[in-house]
Amino acid sequence: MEQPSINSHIDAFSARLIRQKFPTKQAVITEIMNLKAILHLPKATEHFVSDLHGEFDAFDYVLRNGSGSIKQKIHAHMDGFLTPRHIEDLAILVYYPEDEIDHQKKHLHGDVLDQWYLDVVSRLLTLLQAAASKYTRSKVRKALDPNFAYITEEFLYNDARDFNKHEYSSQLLTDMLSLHQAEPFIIATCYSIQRLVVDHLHVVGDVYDRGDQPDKIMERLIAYPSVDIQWGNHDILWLGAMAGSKLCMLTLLRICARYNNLNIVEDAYGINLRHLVAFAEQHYGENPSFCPKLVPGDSYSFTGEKEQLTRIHQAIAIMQFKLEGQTIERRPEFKMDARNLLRQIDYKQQTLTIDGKTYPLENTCFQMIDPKNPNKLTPEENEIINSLLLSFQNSTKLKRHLDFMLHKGSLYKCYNGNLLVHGCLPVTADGKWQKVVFNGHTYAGKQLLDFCQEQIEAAYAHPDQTDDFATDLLWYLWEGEHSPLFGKKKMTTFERYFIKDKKAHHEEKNAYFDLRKDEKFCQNILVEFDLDPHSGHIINGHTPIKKGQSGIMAHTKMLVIDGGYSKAYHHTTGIGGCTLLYNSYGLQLVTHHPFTSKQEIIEKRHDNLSKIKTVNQVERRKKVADTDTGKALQHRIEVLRVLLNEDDAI
Ligand SMILES: O=P(O)(O)OC[C@H]1O[C@](O)(COP(=O)(O)O)[C@@H](O)[C@@H]1O
Ligand SMILES: [Mn+2]
Repeated sequence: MEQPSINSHIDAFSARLIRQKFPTKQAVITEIMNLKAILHLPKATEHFVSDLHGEFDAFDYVLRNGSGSIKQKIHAHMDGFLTPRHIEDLAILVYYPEDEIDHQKKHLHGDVLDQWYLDVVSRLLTLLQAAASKYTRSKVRKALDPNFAYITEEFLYNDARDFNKHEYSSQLLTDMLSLHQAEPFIIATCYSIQRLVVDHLHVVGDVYDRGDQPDKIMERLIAYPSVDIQWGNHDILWLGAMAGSKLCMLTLLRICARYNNLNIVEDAYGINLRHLVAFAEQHYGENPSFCPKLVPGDSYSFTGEKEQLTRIHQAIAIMQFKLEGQTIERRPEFKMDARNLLRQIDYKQQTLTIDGKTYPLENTCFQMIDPKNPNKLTPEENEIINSLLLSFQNSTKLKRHLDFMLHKGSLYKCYNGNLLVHGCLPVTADGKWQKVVFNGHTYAGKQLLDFCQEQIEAAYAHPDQTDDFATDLLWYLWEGEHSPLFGKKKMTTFERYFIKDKKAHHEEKNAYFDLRKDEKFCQNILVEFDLDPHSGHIINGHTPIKKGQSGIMAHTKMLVIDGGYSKAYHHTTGIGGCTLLYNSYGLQLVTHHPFTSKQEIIEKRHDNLSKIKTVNQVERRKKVADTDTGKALQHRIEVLRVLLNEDDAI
């Protein structure tokens, strides 16, 4: 039978590259054997987190404990050999090795300390072996600290009880102590365990806003070996600012002022706010509606900061509302005329008419608004906004963070049969895809998301264009009625500042959020994204899960994992959020207790972990062959086979 040419599978360039990598027939055969064997390894663990909202310490803790995966591994391999107290101790050591060593050194000395080092080295090696057993040696090596890779491999792949190796292994351990290598070895091994227990991280949106350390989260993500991000509405604000949207920039600044977080902008990203501060001091005064929201544990850093923030908060909010009006007028296709609020105010009566209903306004601060032309910025406001945008776009650190966010991120992701999306798929009340018309074209369902994705990339590629359609669309994604990231009819920011009547604050959710409890509805979505409706799941963030509620919906088709990390929302959720694990046995939803502090965990000797609930258990343990990586490997094997056959034909 005639063999297909290699060119029917791959282009000539790729064929040349493969030939260079595997120049001999034996090399090709070895690679085929290697890849085929990998297909039979168990599926690696995926970890899903969402709505981190700047809470670095809580997020860092969830990464370190792998949402309970480390503890599960310890139980699986050491139950019966360690007492519950020693299991707890070992877990805390793996999470926070440096701090736990310091803690132990306060109590243990001399020979007792040396014995502790030896005990934990042996336990950690058992754990490392268990974590590494799912992977090839070459992958394990990449997860080891290069300083200790050789010696770790000696321990991992030799049996110390082997008569011939016994003295060899004990000499290694003796030297580890005498050469003061026990501590760095323990620390390195703990991080290798963390890295091997979870293979890939999905961040289902909203890294930014409300909490005060999003920059540290971004650094952590950049350093993480394997990660993807599905943008949340808050991330879009930051991407939007870098892409040139003044309105996105003002909105995120307003949120920073509201949560006493302007230090992120000033200190973490080096953006100068002096002109804005001076302007706010000059034109705005005290106003109870604009006092910053402090979360428990937060405090002001100088006397008068509260008053200063209250003024800045108003100055930004008013500029934001003016630019919203301008954008709405520039973009009739957004169909947001009803949100052009500054034009709907009766400035004499101090009332606002929305959807035919008139409300009295309180705590107003409209002194910089010209009632005849309310959306017009004053020259000074204009100047402030332009120079702020320049500083945003010129912040090297912010650019590095947002470039990473853009390149590792997307509006949605199909991964191993599941659909990951932060917010929703906008639908009509009867569950049909919501049709949205932009530039004369109608988009709905997956096409709407694909269109928005293209526009985000286009806007980011042209940061100098500040009021083109693509850049304006980034703001629409923040609060437009048919934005897949927002999923509500309107955002009532203005009403919450100035109208007392709570009914005016209501934000009606898209029908999606009720319909997603229905299995058939979820299956339709999976089909829309070319995923298997029977085995696939949809994973959402965005809507906090309250205590007593379940994030598992539609007979497990829908999994909602809003991290709920945000301290500002703990009083409503009562929990520290949910995360998800997907290992070779199936999916597990993890509910976390609110994170307190590293110190408390170490002092109280309790990791304060979280309830793990099995979502589904697969009938047959999943292998690499069942994953997207497996499919890619299978394709590589086919290509190599063709190469081999061509060689035979020569
Ligand atoms: O509680 P805050 O900070 O005022 O924010 C409320 C606003 O945030 C939103 O909930 C959007 O943010 P989330 O994506 O975090 O839910 C809006 O719907 C709402 O208007
Ligand atoms: Mn969100």
